[in-house]
Amino acid sequence: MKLISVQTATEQILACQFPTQSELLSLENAYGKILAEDLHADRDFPPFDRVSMDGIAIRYEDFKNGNTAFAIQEIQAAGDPQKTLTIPKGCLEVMTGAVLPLNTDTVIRYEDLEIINGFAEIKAEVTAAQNIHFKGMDKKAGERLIQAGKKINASHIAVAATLGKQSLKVIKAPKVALISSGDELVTIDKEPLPHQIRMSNMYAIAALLRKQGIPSTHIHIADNKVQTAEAIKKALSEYDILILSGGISMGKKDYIPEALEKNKVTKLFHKIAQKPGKPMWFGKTDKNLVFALPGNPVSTFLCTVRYVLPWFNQYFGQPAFTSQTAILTEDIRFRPQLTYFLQVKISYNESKVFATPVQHNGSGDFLSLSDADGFIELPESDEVLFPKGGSFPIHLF
Ligand SMILES: Nc1nc2c(c(=O)[nH]1)N[C@H]1C(S)=C(S)[C@@H](COP(=O)(O)OP(=O)(O)OC[C@H]3O[C@@H](n4cnc5c(N)ncnc54)[C@H](O)[C@@H]3O)O[C@H]1N2
Ligand code: MOO
Ligand SMILES: [Mg+2]
Repeated sequence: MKLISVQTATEQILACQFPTQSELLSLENAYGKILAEDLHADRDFPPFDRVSMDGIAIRYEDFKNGNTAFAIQEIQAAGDPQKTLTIPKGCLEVMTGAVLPLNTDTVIRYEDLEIINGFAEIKAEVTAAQNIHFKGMDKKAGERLIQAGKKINASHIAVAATLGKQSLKVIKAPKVALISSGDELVTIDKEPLPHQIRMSNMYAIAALLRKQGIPSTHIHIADNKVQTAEAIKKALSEYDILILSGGISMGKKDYIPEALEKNKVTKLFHKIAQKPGKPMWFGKTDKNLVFALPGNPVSTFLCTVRYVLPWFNQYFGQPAFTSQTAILTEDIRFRPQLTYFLQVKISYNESKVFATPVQHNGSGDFLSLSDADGFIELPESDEVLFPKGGSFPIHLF
């Protein structure tokens, strides 16, 4: 059977559009999500002429006319309603964050004056209108402050807070089921028997998804044909996206592809010209997408990074891939006609990114993955040698 290329597999996955939904989340929970509404200024920013230094506020005209000692009328503190300067050649002591008093137009810092017997004596040069953050100077009421589609970071949270938004409309993640299969797998709270291992793939996928703010639920299926078909039927009805790991190759108990097709999941492809992860299966129904990833832990991991996360990026309105590349630090020889996902460690030198291959024992050796920062993508070609110094796309974990 002809394997499809990494490029074609990517195109087929990204062509599967999914209607986006939104939800309201409290401000605290909106961090890291994608904003689904524009945020507008509810008032001018700043909302009043704001004193920006602790000191005194005067009428500049008085200073220009030669007055250097200003009688202190009272204090205008931050949080006080606006006061009015009434005494001639007088001033108010003003604090950072206070409203500029009426009849004043210039603020002089305490460092530039001396207070003697109720008079502020000015000791420095003064420029008209200094040390005032004028009303509406940053943004006018009604102006758009943040556009829908932004990934909400800490500074966006601060803006939302100042607008009085206690909740934000964000793009809602689809419901995701992570489905493991295999009678050799035990839960991580168990002591495995000699022929068993603890399940780890779902933890890896869940963590990769969590980085994008996507929650997921774990379901385990035993290696049983009937139970596999039933569990998949249930998952298809309860979840939008199914991410399966294992049971898709040629083993006598690899029941997943058959169970998917029995449940009317249309296969878009099975097997990609890549290493690792060759047996990957992908399909859809009217309302589901199904990523069935090869069970070998490195394959599951790299296929999640290379195919599943880009689909979610696109769903959230973000670029599917970054355009990052890295420079190989060693010659790599590789059998042609397959794209090779090579685990690497990253280093930086003079603003260049270098990728050094991480030694490993194939796609069952996921312990070596913890030494890697990502993988580079050596394209399918007739070449056997990828020489040191070549630049390749990199996918960081
Ligand atoms: N005759 C052939 N055999 C295999 C081929 C092939 O082309 N012809 N492909 C190999 C490749 S490549 C891969 S990758 C695997 C894919 O196998 P499956 O998707 O069927 O996965 P399983 O058989 O269920 O498991 C494979 C391996 O991974 C371990 N595993 C599975 N799930 C988990 C989990 N949740 N946590 C930790 N480890 C897991 C499982 O124990 C197996 O060791 O097939 C090759 N064989
Ligand atoms: O795809 Mo398999 O991952 O080469 O072991
Ligand atoms: Mg198998």
